[in-house]
Amino acid sequence: MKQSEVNRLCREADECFRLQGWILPPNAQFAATDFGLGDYRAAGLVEVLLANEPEYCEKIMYASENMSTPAHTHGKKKEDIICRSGELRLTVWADNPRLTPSVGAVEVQINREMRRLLSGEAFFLKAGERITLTPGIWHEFAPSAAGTLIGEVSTWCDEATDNFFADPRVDIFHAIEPDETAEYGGFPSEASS
Ligand SMILES: O=C[C@@H](O)[C@@H](O)[C@H](O)CO
Repeated sequence: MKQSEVNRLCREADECFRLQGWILPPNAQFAATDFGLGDYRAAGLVEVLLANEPEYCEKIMYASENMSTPAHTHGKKKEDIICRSGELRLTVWADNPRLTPSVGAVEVQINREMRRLLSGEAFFLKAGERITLTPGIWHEFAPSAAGTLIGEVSTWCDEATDNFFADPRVDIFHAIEPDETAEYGGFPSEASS
């Protein structure tokens, strides 16, 4: 990902936070990634880590319409993914979608009610809605509307060892190509509290 793309995407995120009335703490640290796949409009994310303690973590994230966070799971992290504004398209799978066909169903809580979702079938969260993902549930998401902010409330987040992506090419810590002055940065190797 080029530094110019990091700067552009983080400025876009900052504008969305402003328009949606999401007030950030002083010195908020923006982190952008294209997941190392080279096309941030297809797969990309801006993350602002708000807290990361042994017991809990909170983030607010931005992606533009149809910009996806590719299919992945966590070994330890339990997380709520929350549509804070706009609309979010999600897909969940019981197993790695790259290795197994999308069969069967996944039991998840949506808005604190247990639901049975078909593996591989997209569904939508509207503003204010959330899904609770337990370790081992594979998931992918992307905004399906402009102005979408994505919240995350979870247990401790360790980006370096607890993200398992279906696509083995994914690298959220890819080096940023310095093509202009850095206004923002990439993903921290380990989210620190
Ligand atoms: O589901 C998405 C989350 O786990 C993110 O916090 C993670 O950083 C994706 O790379």
